[in-house]
Amino acid sequence: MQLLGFSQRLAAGAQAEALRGTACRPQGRAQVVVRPRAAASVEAPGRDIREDAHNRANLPGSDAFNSRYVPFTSVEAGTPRGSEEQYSLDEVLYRSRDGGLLDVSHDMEALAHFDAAYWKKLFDGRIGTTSWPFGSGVWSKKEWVLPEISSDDIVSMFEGNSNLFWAERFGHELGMSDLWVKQCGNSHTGSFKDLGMTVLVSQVNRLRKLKPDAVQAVGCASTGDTSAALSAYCAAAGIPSIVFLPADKISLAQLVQPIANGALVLSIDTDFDGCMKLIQEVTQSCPIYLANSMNSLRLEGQKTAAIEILQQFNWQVPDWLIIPGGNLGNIYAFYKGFKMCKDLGLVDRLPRLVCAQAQNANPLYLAYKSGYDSFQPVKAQTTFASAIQIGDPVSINRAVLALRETDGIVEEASEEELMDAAARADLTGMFNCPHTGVALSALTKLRERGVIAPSDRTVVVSTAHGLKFAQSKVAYHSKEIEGIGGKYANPPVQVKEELGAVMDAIRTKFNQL
Ligand SMILES: Cc1ncc(COP(=O)(O)O)c(C=O)c1O
Ligand SMILES: N[C@@H](CCOP(=O)(O)O)C(=O)O
Repeated sequence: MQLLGFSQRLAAGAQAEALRGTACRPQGRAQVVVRPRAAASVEAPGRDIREDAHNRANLPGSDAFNSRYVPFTSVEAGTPRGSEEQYSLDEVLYRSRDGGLLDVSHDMEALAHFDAAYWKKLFDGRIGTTSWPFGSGVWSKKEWVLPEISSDDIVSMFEGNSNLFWAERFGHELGMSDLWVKQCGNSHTGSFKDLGMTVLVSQVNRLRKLKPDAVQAVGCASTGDTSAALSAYCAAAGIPSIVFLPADKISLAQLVQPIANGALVLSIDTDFDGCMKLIQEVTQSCPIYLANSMNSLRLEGQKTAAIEILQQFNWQVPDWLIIPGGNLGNIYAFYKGFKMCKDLGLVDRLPRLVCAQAQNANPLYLAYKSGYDSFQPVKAQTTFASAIQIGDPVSINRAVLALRETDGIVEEASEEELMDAAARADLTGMFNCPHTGVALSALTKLRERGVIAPSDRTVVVSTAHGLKFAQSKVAYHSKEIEGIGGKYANPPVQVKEELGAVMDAIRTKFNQL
């Protein structure tokens, strides 16, 4: 085995994996998990998928890549691996010596031993399989995410692989031919947070085995989606979770998620920024692991959505990507995913990124307008886009880097604009959350101003499922919201149990009948 060269070891491992992936897949039924059998062998089809992964872990090539924490300032300087300050991912820490954020840095040299064709084939070949853990959209890119974790420690719900919706009718209304919506909300807990949480909770699972006293529970501050994902993944792994929620500022559907999953739910009389400060203090003073995107592990999972989009376009780069921003981790995660693909030669350019903020919580927009000269946190006001009601985003520097490097733009949307944009697009078959409404409103403005051209390939990132925000949609369609006309409202018509009344209602709507 020692005689094999680096490349050969990797290729041997990947080839063996590919063979087993084929054997494991039940004929004609995608996404069906193979049930455990008593005895597992490497060759036998139909064995337990975890055991299969365990066997594979001992094959050549499984130890070739590594990643570590570096200060984010070294990423800004373009020298992440040159930094003398580096930490193992098995350490519990969230900030560098200078108090700045950390970043997960990969051994790009080792990854570059394999050409673009190799990576494309490997990633594409794993889509939709039941091979543990590669059936997950996140773990199908394991070598680029968390290469050193054992597959045994991974906590996954086969997240990711979300659909890319061709917004044909909505695009047509905006005079566009190539508009797409990446449906990250079509996920286990109904938001993109699952992508990051599978990585973070998997690493916690590993840490708890390595250092039993280091992590007693995992905690986060949340506007409702991070808490839902954290509590679900922790419940799946049997790890205690604690969530800090701003009282009365999240939707009912979001609130019930951590309750159902058995988390300790603290409803705190403050806003998200207040919760974020508290959770940082708590996680510094006791063995509770921080699960917000300040923890750079989360972004390693979230970045796979960018790679997935490229796969979905057969490795062609869209011209624009529009994303709603709050704590601002996700825009950096997207940038990082695209950048890794470019650096490793899978694509030749980056898309232009647009960050869309609610006008009522727009600190990044204000900084953008000042040429990023200065950043001032704001007191976030109430917005229907409640998950991005954040005035002091933790990842401000990460977002600015992502936007600068991609010739990016920041837009904002008023409450009426975001609700109208969501409702208008819903009329073409979507079911948008208000945050996606913010991004759709930004798209509409940039299209109207001619910044986005008719044939530009544009992807709007839908970050949560609309069903999590049904209350605000009901209010919109009932025309109950003060100051919002409800231009696209479609309220139900009350009708008596009488054929004549029913026919009248139908004729009123379709007068040609
Ligand atoms: C539904 C939804 N959309 C968008 C965002 C913004 O993501 P980020 O905080 O990474 O900017 C969040 C969370 O903040 C969210 O929950
Ligand atoms: N929208 C988020 C806010 C916290 O963001 P995070 O990505 O830093 O955890 C939420 O749902 O809580």
